Amino acid sequence: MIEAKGLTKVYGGKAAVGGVSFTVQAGQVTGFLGPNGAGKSTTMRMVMGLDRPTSGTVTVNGLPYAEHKAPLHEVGALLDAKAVHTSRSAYNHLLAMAATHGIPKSRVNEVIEMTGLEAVAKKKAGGFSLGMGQRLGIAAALLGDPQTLILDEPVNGLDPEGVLWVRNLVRYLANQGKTVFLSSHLMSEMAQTADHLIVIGRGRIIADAPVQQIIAGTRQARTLVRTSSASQLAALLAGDGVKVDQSETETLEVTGMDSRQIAQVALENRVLVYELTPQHSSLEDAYFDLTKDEVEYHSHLADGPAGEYASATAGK
Ligand SMILES: Nc1ncnc2c1ncn2[C@@H]1O[C@H](COP(=O)(O)OP(=O)(O)OP(=O)(O)O)[C@@H](O)[C@H]1O
Repeated sequence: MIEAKGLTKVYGGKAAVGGVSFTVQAGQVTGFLGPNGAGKSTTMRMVMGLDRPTSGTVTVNGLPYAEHKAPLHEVGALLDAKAVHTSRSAYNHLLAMAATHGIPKSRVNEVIEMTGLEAVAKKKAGGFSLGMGQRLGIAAALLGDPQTLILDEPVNGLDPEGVLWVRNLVRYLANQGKTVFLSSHLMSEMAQTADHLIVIGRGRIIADAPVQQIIAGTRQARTLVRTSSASQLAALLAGDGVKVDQSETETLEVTGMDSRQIAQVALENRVLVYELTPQHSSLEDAYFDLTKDEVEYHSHLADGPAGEYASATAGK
């Protein structure tokens, strides 16, 4: 479990992380989502004791990172895949790490197998592709069989098979009761991988809830209605809290009323409806809604959600 209380990091008078409090629970995958510069990496670095908080506290499994006697067994992290690039072979890199932490050689072979690095384990890690580097970084994070795993953008640079592998791995670890905290700018990926989301914007937590709740809660449910009497039905439905848009001659988009209520009004007024389709908002929609005021680097090239998305994820 990771617990942050009032965690703050100020750089040059500006709060990169501004007093965030959250708990990352064991036994589930928690996604950490936010636009560029939102404070994800800074938060993760503070969890790992690599950045000292300006104020506030953060503990992993009950203690600050630095106070753990065997930290590799408590928490493993992939913070910067490039940091593991080395002139040593992947195998020797992991072996050296294991030796300095009292971890048996057999565990090195285990993590190499878990991360699919068998074929390249004896090659120099410095020559690895980004994807292979990510796998090696994850292997290093898993070395101490830690209770808590922190992965900063773990699918960055991975091919689709690699993305699926990360998804299955974190699911497997969470099912074993481990705490898994991973950041990603890929909202669609998070929707499929995470159980719970913490969304951060400009150093502040803007959502902390199960994925499904975030998707359901941010946008009001919309229903697509096809009817032979669109104008008549629109007039009947419109009212307090109900918005009706007529996109085509026989098509309405209704917000603020669910399908059953719409069907009821149509029935009572003998209006023929031949399609009623609830429109589910995606995590991406939810993310645009949540972060639209929190994006630090706005693009002025495009308006609307697509433009915000482009600026929110630029440079990833
Ligand atoms: N060492 C540093 N010195 C000064 N400012 C920093 C430093 N590290 C981060 N920042 C600033 O803190 C803010 C948060 O950065 P951080 O890297 O934590 O965000 P992030 O959410 O991980 O973004 P990204 O996805 O772009 O990596 C940014 O405004 C960044 O410029």
